[in-house]
Amino acid sequence: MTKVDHLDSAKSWLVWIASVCAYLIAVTQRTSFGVAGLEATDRFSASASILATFSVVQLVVYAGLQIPVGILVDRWGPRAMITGGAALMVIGQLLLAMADSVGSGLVGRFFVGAGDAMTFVSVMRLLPNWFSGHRIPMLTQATGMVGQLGQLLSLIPFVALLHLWSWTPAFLSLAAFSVLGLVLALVLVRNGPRVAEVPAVPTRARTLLSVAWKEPGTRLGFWTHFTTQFTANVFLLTWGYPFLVSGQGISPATASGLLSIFVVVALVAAPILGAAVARHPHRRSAIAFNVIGMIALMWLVVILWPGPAPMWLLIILIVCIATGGPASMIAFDFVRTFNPSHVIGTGTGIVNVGGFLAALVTVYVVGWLLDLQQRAAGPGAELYTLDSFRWALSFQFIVIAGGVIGMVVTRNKARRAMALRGEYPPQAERRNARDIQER
Ligand SMILES: NCCCC[C@H](N)C(=O)NCC(=O)O
Repeated sequence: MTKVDHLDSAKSWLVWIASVCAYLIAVTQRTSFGVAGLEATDRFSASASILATFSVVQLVVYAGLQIPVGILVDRWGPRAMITGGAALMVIGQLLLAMADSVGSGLVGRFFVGAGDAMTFVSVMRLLPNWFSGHRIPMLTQATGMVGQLGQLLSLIPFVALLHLWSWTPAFLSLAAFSVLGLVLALVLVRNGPRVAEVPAVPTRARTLLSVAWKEPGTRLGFWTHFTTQFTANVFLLTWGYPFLVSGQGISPATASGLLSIFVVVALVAAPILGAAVARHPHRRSAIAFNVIGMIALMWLVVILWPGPAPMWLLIILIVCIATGGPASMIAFDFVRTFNPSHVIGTGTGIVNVGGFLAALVTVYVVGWLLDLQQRAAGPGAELYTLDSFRWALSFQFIVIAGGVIGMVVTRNKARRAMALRGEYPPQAERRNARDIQER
C-alpha cells in the first residue's frame, strides 16, 4: 500500500463510523446526568447549587483535560485514547450507579468527564489519517452532527429507563453502553498508516505544545471556537431556559420546544457549512465572522427590544445562536490545515478549550451580574427579571468582542506566515490581480 492508497477506502469509512459511534456514546454519557436532575436531587438529597456543581465539575474536567489529551493523542494515537476514554466512562457510570452520597457521585462524574474529554479530539485526529483533504470539512461537520444525537439518546431511551427501572439499573445500562464504545474502538478503530509510519518527530509534551501554539493558525482556531460556540453553550447549559421563562414570560413547554430548535439547526446547518468550507477554504474565517455577526446582531435586537420579544424574533435568535455550534467546527479545520500532522492532536486540544472556557466564564459572570442586580434592588427583589437579564446577558458582547479581536489578530498573523511561504493570497486572487495589472 502506498502512502495514500488507504485514503477514502472502505476501511476509512469503517474506522470513521466506529469512532463516531464512540463519540456519540460519549455524548450520551456527558448529557445523561443533566436529564436525571430530579432523580439526583432525591438520591443525593441535593440542593440546586450542589446539582450545579456536578455540571461545573464535568465542564472543568472536560476543558482542563483538552490540552493533555491532545498531546497524548499525538503520542499514543487516537485508538488508545478512544479506548481509554470509553474505559474511564464505564468506571464513572458504574461509580455513579452505586453512588449514594454527593462525594461518590462527584467522583463518578469526574471519571465520566475525563473519559468524554478523550474522545472528540481523538476522533478529529483520525480524519486526516484516513481521508483526503477535500472530504474532511464535511466529515468534520458530520462528526459533530452525529455526536450530538447522543443527546437524544439521553433524552428519550435513558429517561425512559430511569423512570422504568430507577437510578442504579439505568446508570448500569449507560456503563454497558460505554462498554460497546470500548469494544468498537478496540475491534474497528485503527490509527492508520500515517500514524503507524510516523518518522522520528519530537513527542515531548513541551515541544508538541510549543509547535502547535506558535502556529498562528492554531490560535485562529482557538479564537474561532471561543467566539462561535460559547453563546450556544451558555444558552443550553444554564441561562437560556430561565431567560425564556422568567425573562421573556413564555411557558416552560414552549421554552423546551424552542430549545429543541438547536438539534434541528445543527442538522441543517452542518452540511451547508461543511460544503461552504470545502468549496471556499480561504473564506473560512469570513464564514465564521458572518455567523458571529448574526449572533451578536440578534442578541442586540432582542436585548434592546422594548418589552418581551415576539416569538418570531426569539426563534430567529435561537436559530442564529444554534448555527454557532456547527460554525465552531471550522476551528478544527484551521488546526488541520495549518499544522504538521504530528501536532494536530495537540492543536485540536488547544482549540477545543476555547468555546468551553468562554462558556464557563460567561455562565459564571451572568449569574454574578444577576445576583448583583437583585442585591442592589433591595430586599424582596426578584432574581430573574427581563431588565436584569438584559444587563447580565450583555456581558456576552464583551466576550464576543474579545474573541473577534483574537480572530482578527491571529488571522492576520496566519496570512502573513502564509504569504512568506507564497501561499497567500490564494491562487485565484493572485490570478485576478495579475489580470488587472496586465490590462
Ligand atoms: N453540531 C454542533 C457540534 C458542535 C461540537 C462542538 N464544536 C465541539 O467542540 N464539540 C466537542 C465535543 O467534545 O463534543
